[in-house]
Amino acid sequence: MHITVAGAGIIGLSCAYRLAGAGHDVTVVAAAPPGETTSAVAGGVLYPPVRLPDKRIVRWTAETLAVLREQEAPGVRFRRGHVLLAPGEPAPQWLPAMIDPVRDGGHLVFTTALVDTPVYLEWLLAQVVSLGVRVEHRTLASLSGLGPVVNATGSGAGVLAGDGSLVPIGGQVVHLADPGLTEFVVDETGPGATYVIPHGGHVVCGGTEEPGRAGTEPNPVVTADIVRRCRELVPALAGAEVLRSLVGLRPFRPVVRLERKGDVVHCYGHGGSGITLAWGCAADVAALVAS
Ligand SMILES: Cc1cc2nc3c(=O)[nH]c(=O)nc-3n(C[C@H](O)[C@H](O)[C@H](O)COP(=O)(O)OP(=O)(O)OC[C@H]3O[C@@H](n4cnc5c(N)ncnc54)[C@H](O)[C@@H]3O)c2cc1C
Repeated sequence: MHITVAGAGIIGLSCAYRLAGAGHDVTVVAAAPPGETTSAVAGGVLYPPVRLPDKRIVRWTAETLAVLREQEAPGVRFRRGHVLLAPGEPAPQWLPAMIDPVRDGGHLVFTTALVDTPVYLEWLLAQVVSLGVRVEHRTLASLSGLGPVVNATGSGAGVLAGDGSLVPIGGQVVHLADPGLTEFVVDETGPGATYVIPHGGHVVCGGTEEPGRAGTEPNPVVTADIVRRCRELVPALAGAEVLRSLVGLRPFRPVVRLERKGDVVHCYGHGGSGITLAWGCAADVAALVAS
């Protein structure tokens, strides 16, 4: 069957890979190439929100971890790290899906994948192309007239699917030179998380949550605040050079939309967890296309 996959972020590319692997003739159509998507801005630590909006998330997360372990792809490293929880916060339902998880008072300690997303997306694009997938760069005004299509357009899906429940939530990160950190740290005790995700050459530091943000121009005041918070959290970053600041728009929805409506399989609304959920969702998309 010929299928169009709309979107070339982590969700579109993982769906294209699964569909091409299942023998379909796939064309990816995307306004922005993988390196210019929200997916390329992500911190890239693999775990879902501490409070789960949706039970499917545990299965999707476990599937993504299993796929990444098997792929041994460039840009993916498995590292131990800490998540600091607010006092009284119960252990999240997904904790057993992590590798060697321990709850130590207010800390969760576990091993998971850290994905340097620009590197991984470039590798994944090459894999997809080697499976015969064609990639076209253009903006779709509508999903109709394309035949079978997977809607993996992230923040663009609100307009294409007429879905007012999809809200972009802006997030800024700052890349610092990596002084040789071996662990990730995420402080979830406040209203917005502060995180330090080392990828070898650089550390992704964050973050912010800005509902309704449209532009992706970094704010220097926010950059300074992120650097301050992250140096407080991880003092080894004190002298680390600030390399760049980036902003992405998380495609937030109360729950992920993964369903088939006629010719369209919708797969969007992954919010701040698209890297974590991608391979689990791609498996469900492939099953829906086959059904
Ligand atoms: C600061 C920040 C930190 C994050 N950290 C993490 C993390 O640590 N772990 C994690 O799991 N997740 C994280 N995320 C969330 C993650 O980045 C997103 O959930 C994920 O990138 C969504 O992927 P996507 O493929 O749906 O969307 P995108 O990556 O935005 O890709 C959408 C694609 O659709 C295309 N498109 C849109 N509209 C159209 C149209 N009309 N026509 C054609 N093409 C179109 C775009 O051009 C693009 O190719 C973070 C996000 C941000 C912003």
